[in-house]
Amino acid sequence: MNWSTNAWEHIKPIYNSIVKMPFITELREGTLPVEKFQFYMAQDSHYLEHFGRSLAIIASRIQEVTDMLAFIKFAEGAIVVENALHESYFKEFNLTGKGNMQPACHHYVHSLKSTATLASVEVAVAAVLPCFWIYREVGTFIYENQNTAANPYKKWIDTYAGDDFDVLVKQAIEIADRLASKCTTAQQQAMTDAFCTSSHLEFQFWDAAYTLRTWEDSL
Ligand SMILES: Cc1ncc(CN)c(N)n1
Repeated sequence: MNWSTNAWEHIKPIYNSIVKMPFITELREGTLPVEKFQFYMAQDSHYLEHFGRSLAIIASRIQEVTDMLAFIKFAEGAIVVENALHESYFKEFNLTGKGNMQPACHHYVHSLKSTATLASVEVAVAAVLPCFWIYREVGTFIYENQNTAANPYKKWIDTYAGDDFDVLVKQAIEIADRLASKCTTAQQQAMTDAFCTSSHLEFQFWDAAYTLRTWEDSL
């Protein structure tokens, strides 16, 4: 079994919980309250900037030049393509600014940036993989289980269920598997641990948007 198949088996319970989250169910049905989507979009704008930075750090550290180019392209995709989606939603939902970064986003981006900087490069690649893979799976799950044609969140769904995103996801998985194939069992386990941590943080990110969780809530 290759590394990614095994890693996905590890996070299956997290993924199964994600697709049952109220945020995802209501996104699929088009009934998600706008204020929850606005919170998500604003936090995700912060997230994408730092996700892009993490990808650029990995690009500078990865050995193969072709992989470096792939990570540069991933970083550009996060900032240019995904953020454009956000900007169109910002206009549509009259969002004026992103506001402060809130706890779930803060936790996730700092986890990604410290892993990208301080962990081995294969662990760093594993840490960013859920950001690709879980989004493709969730996007595809929603796309295939839609019950309305007039969903205000259609652009989001189409982006992550689309062919362009799928190409990037396949490329990221292929790189992770190739790096893993040259690793010891202990190094592969460290990759799986990083993959699981980021998967948990994906869950937390959606949960925080649904509950509108801010720093002030814990005062
Ligand atoms: C939190 C999060 N994770 C992943 C993605 C998809 N790159 C995203 N837009 N936001």
